[in-house]
Amino acid sequence: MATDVKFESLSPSEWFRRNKELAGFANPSRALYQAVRELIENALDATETFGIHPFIKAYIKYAERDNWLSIYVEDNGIGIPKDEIPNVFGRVFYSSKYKVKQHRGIFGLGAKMVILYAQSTTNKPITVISAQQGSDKVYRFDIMIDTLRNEPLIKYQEEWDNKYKWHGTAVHVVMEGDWLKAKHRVEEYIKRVAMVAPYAEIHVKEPDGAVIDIERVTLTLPIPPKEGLPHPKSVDIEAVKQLISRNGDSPVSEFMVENFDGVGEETAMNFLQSIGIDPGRNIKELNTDEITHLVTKMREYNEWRRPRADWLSPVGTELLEQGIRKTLEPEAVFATTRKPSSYSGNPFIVEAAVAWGGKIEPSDRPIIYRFANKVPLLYDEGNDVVRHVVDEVDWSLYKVKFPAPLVVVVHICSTKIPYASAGKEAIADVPEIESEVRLAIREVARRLRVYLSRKEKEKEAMMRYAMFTMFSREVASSIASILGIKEDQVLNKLKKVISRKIKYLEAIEEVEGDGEQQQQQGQA
Ligand SMILES: Nc1ncnc2c1ncn2[C@@H]1O[C@H](COP(=O)(O)OP(=O)(O)OP(=O)(O)O)[C@@H](O)[C@H]1O
Repeated sequence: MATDVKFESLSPSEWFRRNKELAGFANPSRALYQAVRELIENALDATETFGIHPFIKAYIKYAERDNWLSIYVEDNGIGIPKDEIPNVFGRVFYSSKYKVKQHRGIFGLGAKMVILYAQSTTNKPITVISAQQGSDKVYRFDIMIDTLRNEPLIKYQEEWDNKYKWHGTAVHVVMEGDWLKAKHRVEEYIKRVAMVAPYAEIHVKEPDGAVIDIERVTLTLPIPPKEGLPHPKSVDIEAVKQLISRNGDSPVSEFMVENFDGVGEETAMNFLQSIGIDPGRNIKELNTDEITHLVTKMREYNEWRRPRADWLSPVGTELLEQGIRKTLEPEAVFATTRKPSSYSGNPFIVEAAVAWGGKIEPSDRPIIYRFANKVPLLYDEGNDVVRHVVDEVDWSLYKVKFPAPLVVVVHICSTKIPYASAGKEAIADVPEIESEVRLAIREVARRLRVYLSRKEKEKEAMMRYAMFTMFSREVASSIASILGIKEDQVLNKLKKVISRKIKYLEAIEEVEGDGEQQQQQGQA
C-alpha cells in the first residue's frame, strides 16, 4: 500500500515567516538591527534617489514588555500612493524596485519581514503614515499580513488634511528585540551610513536616552541613478520570453535594439545573421527552439557594447573622502572611484579608500568597511569578496606594519549586487568584481605608501637634525676658541649648514625612493 503523504503549498509570506533567519531576522537582537536597517534603507531610497536631501528620524524605545521595542522611522521622501500602501507593506514580493536601476532595496521583502516579525512576536500591526509630494491628504494605515494568502490585512485606516504640506513616510512598529545586544550594531550601522551619505541628516534616539545626531556635511548629492535596460549578456530565456509577451510585435532586430542595452542596429543585424536568424522576422514567430538558440547566443556574443554605467550612482571620490574624514577622523585618507565594469551583463563600479592614523585604533589586520549600493554591510564579513581580497594583499609592500591604524573602505554599486543571501550582508565572489576590488585597493594603497614614506623621511630628517644640533654646541665652542670669535656666531652658521645638508640628503633620497617605488609598483 502506498504511503499516505500530504502535499501543500506555502505562500511567500508564510514561507518567510517560517524562515526568518534567511532574511536576517534570526533572533531578537539581529531582528532589531535588521528592522532598523530595512526602514532606514527605504527612507534613503525614497529621498536621495529622487534628489531629496535625506532627513531621517529614528526613535527606538522600550514598549509594554521588557523585551518589546517600539521603532519609529520617519523620512522626508517621495511618499507612497494611498492605494499602494497596503500592498507595499502587506504583500511579500511587492516592490517599486524590480527594475534595472541601482537601489538599496531589491527583493521587495524588507518592510514585510519587519511586519512578519512584529506580528509573530507581539501580535501588533505596523502603522504607516504617508503623503506624496503635493498631496492634500496624509494617509494612515495599520497593517498586518494574512500570511496564508500573502495579502495585507488593514486593521485601521484614517486620513487627514495635509496642512503643513508634509511629504514622506513614517513607520511605527512594536516587536520583540534585544536592545543591549543590538545597540553596538545599530550605532555602527548609522555611523557607516553617514560615511557614504555625508549629505544625509539622521537623528536617532535610543531606548537608554542616548542620541545620535548626524548632521550633513555637504549639500552635494550624488547624481541619482537612472533606470536602464537589461544587457543581452544578463538575461535568461524566461526573461526574454516575458519581454516578447509584453513588447514583442516587431522584427527581431528592432526588438533587440529597443529592449536591450548595448545593442545598436548594425550590431543587431550582424549578430542575428551570425546565428542564422532572419533579422526581419517578427519576434513573435520564433518557436521555442529558436528562442532558446537566440538567448544562448546572446549570452555568448562578445561584440555588444559594454553595459552602460552612467545609470549608476557611485558616491564619488570627494564625497567618500569627506564622509570618511567626518566619521573616522583619520590623519590621512585616499579614495578612488574606478571606471565602470560589468559582470554577466550587469554594470558595476567599485570605489575604495584607505584611511590611516588619527582616531583610528591600531589593529592586527585592516579594519574593513563594506558597502553595497551605499548600504553598510556589517555581518558575514568572512564570506564577502572584499575580505578575501584585503586578506590577500601583502601590506608590507605598502609600508604598513601591523598592528596599524588602517581602515579599508570598499563600495560596490550595481544594478544587481550579487548578494550571497536574502539578508543582503555579503557579496559573492564574482571574478570580475573581485578583480576590480583588487585594483581599487592597490591604487589607494600605493598612495598610502607614498604618504607613509614621506612621513618616514620627515621623521628621519628630524632625528638627524636633532642629533647634529646636539653636538653642534660643542663643535661651535671649540671652533670659536680656536678662531677667537663668538660661539653664537659659529653656532648659527653651523645650524644653517646642518639644515641645508639635511634638505640636500632628503632630495637625493626622494629621487632614489621614487625609483624604488616604481619597481615595487610593478610587483604590487
Ligand atoms: N519610506 C518609504 N518611502 C517610499 N516608499 C517606500 C518606503 N518604504 C517602502 N516603500 C515602498 O515599498 C516597497 C517595498 O519595500 P520593501 O522594503 O518591502 O522592499 P524593497 O525595498 O523594494 O526591497 P528589499 O527587500 O531588498 O529591501 C519599496 O519598493 C518602495 O516602493
